[in-house]
Amino acid sequence: MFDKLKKKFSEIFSKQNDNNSVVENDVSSEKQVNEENTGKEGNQRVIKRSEIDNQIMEILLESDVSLDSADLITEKLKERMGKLKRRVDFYSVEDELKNVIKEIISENQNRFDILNPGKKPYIILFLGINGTGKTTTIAKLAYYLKNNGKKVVISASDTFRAGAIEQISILGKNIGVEVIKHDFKSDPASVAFDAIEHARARSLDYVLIDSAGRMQTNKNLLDEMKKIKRVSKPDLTLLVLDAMIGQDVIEQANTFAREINFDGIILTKLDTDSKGGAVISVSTEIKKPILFVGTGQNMDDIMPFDPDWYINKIFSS
Ligand SMILES: Nc1nc2c(ncn2[C@@H]2O[C@H](COP(=O)(O)OP(=O)(O)OP(=O)(O)O)[C@@H](O)[C@H]2O)c(=O)[nH]1
Repeated sequence: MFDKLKKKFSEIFSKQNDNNSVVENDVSSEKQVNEENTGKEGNQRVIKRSEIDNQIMEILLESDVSLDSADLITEKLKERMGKLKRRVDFYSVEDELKNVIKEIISENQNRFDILNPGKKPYIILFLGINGTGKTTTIAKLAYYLKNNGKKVVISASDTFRAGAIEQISILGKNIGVEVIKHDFKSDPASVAFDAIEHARARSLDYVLIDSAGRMQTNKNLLDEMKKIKRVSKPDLTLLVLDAMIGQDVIEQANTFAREINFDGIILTKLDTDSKGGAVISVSTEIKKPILFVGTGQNMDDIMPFDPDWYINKIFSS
């Protein structure tokens, strides 16, 4: 997970830290510290700050961080570094970079606790184009809620794709969560309505509503989603995005946002995301909280998104 980003950051920081190099603002070229009579022992290498900035920018762009996000990171880093001494070690640059990335990925996170939403049944609608892992994610989240002592029902409202009802039914059976379903091609909003009634009658805690999401440009399906939303009046609408598609998640999310409002994001398949930048691009460009991340194909491969966890994954020290 995020191996490439981690490796590249480590190439800048670990190596230089081992070499005992220092970073200096406003030097025009590399030179020896002892030439400047700093009193330090040995031949420390002095490296220009701008050189490091360029390397960081390059790494971010190669790692699927969008240009705007990469600009934001380097600008904020400049600001922070400007407040430090003129000459600092690499650990300081690494620390400031960690702080900057943490700050920007935390900016849209909120303190919402999905386990204590304050309403029953709490209705969550899931959106996302096919293949992002939406159906699997719904089952994973149902499993997560169930393991936390919550009573859950799933609405099989993807009635468009042949096999979707069966897929969610099998997953529901495997995790011991009931799935409310109608026939293939039936009205998805009416399935959601029934699932909500079912939850109310049994005093269940959550209704998780699947939806058909073939293409974000398919008008019929968008109208269908809007209808599910109108009828089910969800307390939370989550867009499921696949981290593997890198920066394209931004366009996908923006296209959805233009049609249908959503409150937060679940980013799936982080385990297959070697580049690692999707988290940063999503956080800075979509401006919605990332509530959960998917980290594998098993039912327990889901976790609430934690910025510190991400920072620890992309930096080796
Ligand atoms: N590696 C990995 N695979 C995942 C993750 N989440 C989902 N998948 C896989 O992604 C594939 C697609 O998942 P689905 O849940 O069928 O996707 P969907 O978005 O519901 O797609 P449709 O049902 O076709 O609309 C499946 O093989 C899942 O096992 C994840 O976090 N990591």
